[in-house]
This record gives sequence, structure tokens and C-alpha cells, in this order.
Amino acid sequence: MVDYSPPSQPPPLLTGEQVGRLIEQGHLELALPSHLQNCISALASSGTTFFKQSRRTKAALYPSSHGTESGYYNVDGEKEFLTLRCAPSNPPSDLERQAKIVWSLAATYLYRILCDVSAALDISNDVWSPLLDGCRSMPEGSNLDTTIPTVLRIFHYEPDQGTAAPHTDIGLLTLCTGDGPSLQVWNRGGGSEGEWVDVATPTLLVGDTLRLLSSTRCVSGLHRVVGNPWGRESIVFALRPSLRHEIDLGLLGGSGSVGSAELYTTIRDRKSNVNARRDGSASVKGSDRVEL
Ligand SMILES: O=C(O)CCC(=O)C(=O)O
Ligand SMILES: [Fe+2]
Repeated sequence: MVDYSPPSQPPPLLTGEQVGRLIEQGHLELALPSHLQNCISALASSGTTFFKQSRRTKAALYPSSHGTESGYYNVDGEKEFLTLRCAPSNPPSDLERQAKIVWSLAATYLYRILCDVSAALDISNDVWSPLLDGCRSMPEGSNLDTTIPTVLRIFHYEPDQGTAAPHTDIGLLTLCTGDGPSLQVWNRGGGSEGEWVDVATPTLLVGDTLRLLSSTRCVSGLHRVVGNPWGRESIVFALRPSLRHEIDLGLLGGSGSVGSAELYTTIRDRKSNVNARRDGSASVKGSDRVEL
């Protein structure tokens, strides 16, 4: 008899070679599906228009809250960025409408990649559903939901001075897209220590939470932004774990469970914030690199 039951997992999105590189290096350059790429480009152009406004207007439109975790934030002479965590005003602006679309498309895309990673590591795909609860579309309402730390960020870096110190991200997977040869990833070299390399195309980065959930079989993607004479604009979607559920460690080859909020808070509090001002107006803790 023909078996019409649905497959136990989605078809792979990345090639085996790409997944292997992502796991071993913590980063992967890749071409995005054209619809996702087009929506990101449309959001990028609304971002350019947004940043042309006065600082006062930008701050009034998106007051910052939770340190650098929501709203408009400026690091004098270096960079400014807008962090979106929920679908705000009604009716939405073009930028907000586009951000909502990019969030859903990028989250679905990264979910598929998480499934490729778990298949390669022989981990059940069931681990992802509770970890992505509430993250797969932009949370509704103007009140920030602290159980959903996922962020969509639009950056504007000043020429020469706009940088981000070497760091790894705290979440599951980050998708970075941007213009200009400013984003660099650390290429771990076989034998030798490794080297910084420029990445020009969209880049995926493994975050510390994924590294930990994989029992350190995935490495976190070390990256930085270096200054260039033209500056840079980028869009960064950082898929972080939902903090609503316990994580069943049995699905990860261990036993028992751990609270996702507890795990995530431990990872976060051991890091410094590379996007904060250094004057104490947002918390700066720990060292630039995290080793868990
Ligand atoms: O601008 C970028 O492409 C990267 C920014 C970044 O690394 C971060 O916000 O964590
Ligand atoms: Fe980063």
C-alpha cells in the first residue's frame, strides 16, 4: 500500500556541505530566496529614509526602552539603530508593514535551517516548536512581550567610525544583510588559529543558545563590523529563543529539563552589549567574548 503520511520533517533547505560549514564555522554566506531578499531590500530603503530624519523625530517615533532592546538608539559618532520587537502603531507605516513581512519570512527561513542543523546533529525537530513559540511572526501590540526576545534591527553606521566589536550573538540564529564590506566573520583555520574575512552577501550566524543546545557541537559565529569610508546600513534578524517553556533535554540527548528563560538569562548576563554606549546608559557586563 502507498504511504501518504506527511514526511516527518521538511525537505532540507541547505546542502549537506552548507550545514556542515555552518556547524563547524558558526557562519555561512548564502543567497536568500528572491522573495525574502526583495522584502529585505524594500525594508532597507525605508530604513534609509527613516535615518535621514532628525534625531529628535526618530527618538519620538520609536522611544528607546529596555536599554538597547527596543526603539531608536544612537551611539554618538558611530552608529544608530532601530530595534523592532512588536508591531506598533495603527495604521502601520511602510517601514512597519515591511518589517512585519520580513520578520515572518526570515523566521520561517531560519526555522527551516534549524531543522537542517538538527537533522545533521541527529536531534529531533520537535525541540524547535516550543523554542519558537510566539517568535515566528512579529508579536502584536505596542507592549513589548518579554518572553519573546527576538529582534529585527536596522542599523546605520557612520563612515569610518561605525563599528561593532568582535562578539557572538546570544540567540539561536542571526541573519545579517547589509551593504558595504564591513561585516567580518572569524574563519576557523584547520591547524592555524584562523582569520577575519569580509562577507558581502547575506550571512547566517550561529548564536550561543544554539551552541549550548547542540552540546557545543555547533560553534558560535564570531563576527565584527569594521569601519569603512562609506558607512554601512544593515538589517539584522536575530532569532532568539522563546522564553515561555521548559526545554526537554531528552530531545537533545540529555535528561530532565531546563527553563528556557533561565538558560537564556544566564547566557545573556555573561556577555557585554556591543551596541551600547560606553557611558553606562545601557548595561555593559562581562567580556566581549563568551565562553560557556
Ligand atoms: O550590522 C551588522 O551586520 C551586524 C550587527 C551585529 O553584529 C549585531 O547587532 O549583533
Ligand atoms: Fe552580532
